[in-house]
Amino acid sequence: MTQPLSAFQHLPASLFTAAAVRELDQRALTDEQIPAFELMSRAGQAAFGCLLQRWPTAQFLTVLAGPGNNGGDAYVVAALAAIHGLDVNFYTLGDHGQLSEASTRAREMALAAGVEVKPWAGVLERDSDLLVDGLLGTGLNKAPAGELAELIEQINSHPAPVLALDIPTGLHADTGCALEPAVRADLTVTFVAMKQGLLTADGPDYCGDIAYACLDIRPAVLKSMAADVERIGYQVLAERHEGLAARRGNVHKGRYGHVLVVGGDEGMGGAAAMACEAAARSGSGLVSCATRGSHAQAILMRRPEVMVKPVVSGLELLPLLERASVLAVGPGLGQGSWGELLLQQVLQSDLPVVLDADALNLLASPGWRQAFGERQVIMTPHPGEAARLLDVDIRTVQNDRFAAARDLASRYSAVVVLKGCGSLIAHPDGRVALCSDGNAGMASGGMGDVLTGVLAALLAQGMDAWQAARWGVCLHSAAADRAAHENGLCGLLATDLMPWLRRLNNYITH
Ligand SMILES: NC(=O)C1=CN([C@@H]2O[C@H](COP(=O)(O)OP(=O)(O)OC[C@H]3O[C@@H](n4cnc5c(N)ncnc54)[C@H](O)[C@@H]3O)[C@@H](O)[C@H]2O)[C@@H](O)CC1
Ligand SMILES: [K+]
Repeated sequence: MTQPLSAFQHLPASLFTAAAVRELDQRALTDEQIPAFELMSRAGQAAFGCLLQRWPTAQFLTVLAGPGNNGGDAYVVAALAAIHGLDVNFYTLGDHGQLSEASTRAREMALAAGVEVKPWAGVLERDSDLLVDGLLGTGLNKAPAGELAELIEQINSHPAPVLALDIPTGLHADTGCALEPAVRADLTVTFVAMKQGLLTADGPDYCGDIAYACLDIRPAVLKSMAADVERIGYQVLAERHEGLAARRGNVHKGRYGHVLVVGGDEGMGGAAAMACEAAARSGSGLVSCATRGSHAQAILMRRPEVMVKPVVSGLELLPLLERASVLAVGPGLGQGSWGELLLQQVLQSDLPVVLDADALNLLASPGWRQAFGERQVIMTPHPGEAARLLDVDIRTVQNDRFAAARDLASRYSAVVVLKGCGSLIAHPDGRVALCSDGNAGMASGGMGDVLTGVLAALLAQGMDAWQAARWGVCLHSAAADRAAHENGLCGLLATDLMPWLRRLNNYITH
């Protein structure tokens, strides 16, 4: 299956931490006078509505309820299912003698509807059509263990699809990390506000499809809290951007900037070539490439529009730096002395720059770390590069991608694009955007080089680093989604994005 363009575009743009969602719940309670049980009932109704829509023929439901309010939602779903004439197996896990007042009322509602409430006895029947996960929600505070872990394993190996209430059990709402074992859902119906962890790291894999239910809380209440993270996607491209130089009639190529790509050590010429082509296809007026002489010919054959200059030293880079308006440094740069000399020269310039790949690896070495201050800089690490830049292991980065991206942006005083599922764009002032587009086909060589070229071209056309990173990540993801939509995820090549970069940058979407 290919992922359609903008799979998550219908979701709200504001993403929140679990603590912020709790605060919103509280405001709904106090400002809107919506009692907790009323909210819980609305949550259960919304989830049951999605259930009927997605699985209209399901007859045998197994509903699993934990001891918190997520379990309360499960009681409501079970009650509605029973009233609707479905067969419901209802199992509880944990201590249901200490339920909240709202969950107690939900339990009474289920009992009144004829649901037989039983503690889970260790075996999940195989004949269910659908499993409903109301075990844990945003209250998750440690990795599931013991019988909860056992139950999750059984859910995941069960043939029936899974509907998760609010968030799959075991998925951390703030980080998107699956604290294994975690429930792998087919559909997650999330309540009140979007949790930031649903859309990055493990989030999309564990949530499956996501439906959002605001529970009729007034928009004013939802807007009364600043979002922790802004979700962005393909629609960003529809904002004809004030930062992007208008394409008027009476213009010349100099108006749209001059990107100089620096990279392509021996054996890695393709990386520089792809960054160049992406920059040209994303609208840079001129593109030059400082690279090894051995593949100058090949780059010219592929894209004669690129001005290719073989360089062997940093000094040879100087005249090129004088002519360029933006630098894209790192694709195929290598970490040898050639790459080091070029990067040293680049770091002395004050031109806007995109730093990627080996430029980041070199920058992570002792003695190279620096903060960029006022210079317009975009760093585009994948988690491995981010880990080196932060001097931690990859797991630490992936365990909290939001923290890693913010930390990098503040340490290096640069806009940071932390790549990976749900790419994050962090500003040194603490703002973070999450791109919810893109697909797993992008996990292939050269995608990062293309992104570097895209970002450099946008800087060259007048955007600042933050604007270029937001727009560029969305353009790149949208191009990859479009390319994957045609022929599938597997085998998607970085160069497949090129025609789509051009089309989508011109907002031609079909
Ligand atoms: N507060 C509200 O007004 C609303 C809350 N709603 C639901 O309430 C949920 C949040 O409820 P809660 O804060 O009660 O949290 P949970 O229902 O997620 O559960 C918290 C309970 O589980 C325990 N727990 C956490 N991690 C555990 C682990 N790994 N193993 C075993 N036990 C663990 C905690 O100690 C606590 O007792 C939301 O996710 C949502 O489903 C919805 O009903 C909508 C309205
Ligand atoms: K859940």
